[in-house]
Amino acid sequence: MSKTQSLEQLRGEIDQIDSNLVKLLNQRAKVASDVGRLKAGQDRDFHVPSREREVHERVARLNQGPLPEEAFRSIFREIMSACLALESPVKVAFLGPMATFTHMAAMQQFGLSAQLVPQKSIPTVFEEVEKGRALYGVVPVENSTEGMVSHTLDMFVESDLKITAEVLLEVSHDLLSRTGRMEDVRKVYSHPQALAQCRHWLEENLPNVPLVDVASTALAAQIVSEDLSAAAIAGCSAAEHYGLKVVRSRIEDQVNNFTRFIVVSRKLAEPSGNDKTSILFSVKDEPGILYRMLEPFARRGVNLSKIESRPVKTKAWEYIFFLDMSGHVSEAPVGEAIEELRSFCQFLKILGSYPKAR
Ligand SMILES: O=C(O)C(=O)C[C@]1(C(=O)O)C=C[C@@H](O)C=C1
Repeated sequence: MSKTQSLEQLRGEIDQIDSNLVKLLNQRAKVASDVGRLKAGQDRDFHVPSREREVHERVARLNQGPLPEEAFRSIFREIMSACLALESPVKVAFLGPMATFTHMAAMQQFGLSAQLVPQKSIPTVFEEVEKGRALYGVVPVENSTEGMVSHTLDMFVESDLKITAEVLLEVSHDLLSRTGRMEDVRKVYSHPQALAQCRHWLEENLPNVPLVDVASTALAAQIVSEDLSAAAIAGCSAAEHYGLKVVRSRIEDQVNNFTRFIVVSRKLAEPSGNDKTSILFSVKDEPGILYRMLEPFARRGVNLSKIESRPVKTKAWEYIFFLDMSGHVSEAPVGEAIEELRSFCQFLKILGSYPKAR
């Protein structure tokens, strides 16, 4: 930049670049529409995650800064989401209502041009995908401070849907209200987990204010949008959605609070080169079985990242296990270890192989 350039001149330069970007983006959109017509004629999937990955990787290689890779990732996620919407919008069911953390995870995964449809419960998210009314479903599966979401794990016992992606989201809570003033807060609404995660902050800053449990952080925001003397604990997107102001931001007691969401669909995802596989199984109740079920993985050097057990609902003291491991089921060590485990299981189901979250 030379010293003589004025603000007007620099803005003029930005305008010129933006004009080119608009032209180029519309050129890209036209080509994507052609791709869409071609695919319709050949009965192919419109949404192709492996191609999107290729585009992101190529862009990252081309990028020489100063913009960071993450900035290009979000920009190209939106570009491809908008291009795909011209071909055929992707319909995604998620655990609602609008502005929940699951909604944020769905937006992060599919971009703002996807058709995101809120559902009342985890089973209805699964049902929408099973019946083909949505291509994907997004549900929470695990929180770094509260543990597993057992409703989601239990769904896989009956459902044949596959996990095709995982999304990690940092969960941060804000205190929101109509007026944005601390002194107006006479009552605080939120989901019990969010209230628990902000307990110390609430004791210190709003000691005698009643706390009210509701079904979701987004519902709390909705209630508060009609009550001047109440506040909600919710994510920042709820403020925007329900027209609320931030009284205080990031009021959670523990920083680094992450929630893991999964994306389910009717198809297995293709290998991406850095995948994870999840399985579900039950074994006979006999001595040494816990050792034997893990041994095929250890022998082949397959890295197990998680093991969870859940009681079998119909039989007291019997358990099913959920296992996460590194690698794709189509890779020999993973596939072979799973088949060896299958030989002494009562049942075993592959829940999916999917790219590890970034
Ligand atoms: O290459 C394709 O198959 C496209 O449909 C184009 C495009 C893109 O915008 O680059 C859009 C959606 C797909 O999920 C992948 C890529």
